[in-house]
Amino acid sequence: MKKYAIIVAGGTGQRMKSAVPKQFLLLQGKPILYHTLLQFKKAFADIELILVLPQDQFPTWHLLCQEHPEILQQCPHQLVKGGNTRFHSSQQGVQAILINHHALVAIHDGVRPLVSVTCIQQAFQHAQKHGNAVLAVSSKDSIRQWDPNENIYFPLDRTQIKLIQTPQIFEVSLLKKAFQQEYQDFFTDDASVVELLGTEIQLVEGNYSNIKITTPEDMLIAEALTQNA
Ligand SMILES: Nc1ccn([C@@H]2O[C@H](COP(=O)(O)OP(=O)(O)OP(=O)(O)O)[C@@H](O)[C@H]2O)c(=O)n1
Ligand SMILES: C[C@](O)(CO)[C@H](O)COP(=O)(O)O
Repeated sequence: MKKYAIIVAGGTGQRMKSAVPKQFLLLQGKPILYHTLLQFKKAFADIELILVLPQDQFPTWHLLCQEHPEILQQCPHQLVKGGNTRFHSSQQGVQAILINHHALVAIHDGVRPLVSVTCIQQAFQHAQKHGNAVLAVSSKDSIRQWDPNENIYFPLDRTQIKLIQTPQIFEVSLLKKAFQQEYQDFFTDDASVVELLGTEIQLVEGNYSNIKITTPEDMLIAEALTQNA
């Protein structure tokens, strides 16, 4: 079946507080986005890649592609302008796919460069069989939830909690329908958008190394995890 990966990198990285947008920071000497795109190409040589970036970052990306020719050599991709929220960036990516049936689409955070090739392949297999696949891992920490009435944090059973990652993989026709819905504040990922249509979300095992580069220490962890890789 035809496969697409939409790599959403349309954010401004407020929590990273870096001078350079975090998706362009160098990991092992190459832009984070190169690592992310490459994992999908390694998983499936014939996958079509769509990269979503803020329009004002296009010139920087073009420069990086000149400085690192391996980006376009190994990961040719379509560039699409992002939106004000992650939902609107995913929506732009989905709209860039012109066919309407028989294709699986992975939506993945540009700033999760360490997703494993095996996880990507297994998630696509699961989505092909069961309609969708969303990566998730169990929490290694204890968890508490705020109760505003009692003004306390009460403990939750962590065996009933999953931490959600990307990629999140769906049939293209389902995604197109889902992203025609109006934006809701609770759309924190693509699964929450598709779920509002009444689709049951399928969780598959993610990997703990598949961190989202969000705050400065995540870069140190990512460098450590990719050393000698
Ligand atoms: N308008 C947006 C907002 C986010 N994203 C993407 O969604 C992914 C996960 O978001 P996050 O880590 O929150 O990135 P930022 O929004 O850039 O970071 P922050 O919330 O710290 O500003 C990132 O790859 C980010 O670029 C996007 O494509 N478009
Ligand atoms: C999509 C996501 O990475 C799944 O964990 C996450 O929800 C993105 O959240 P953020 O608020 O954009 O960091």
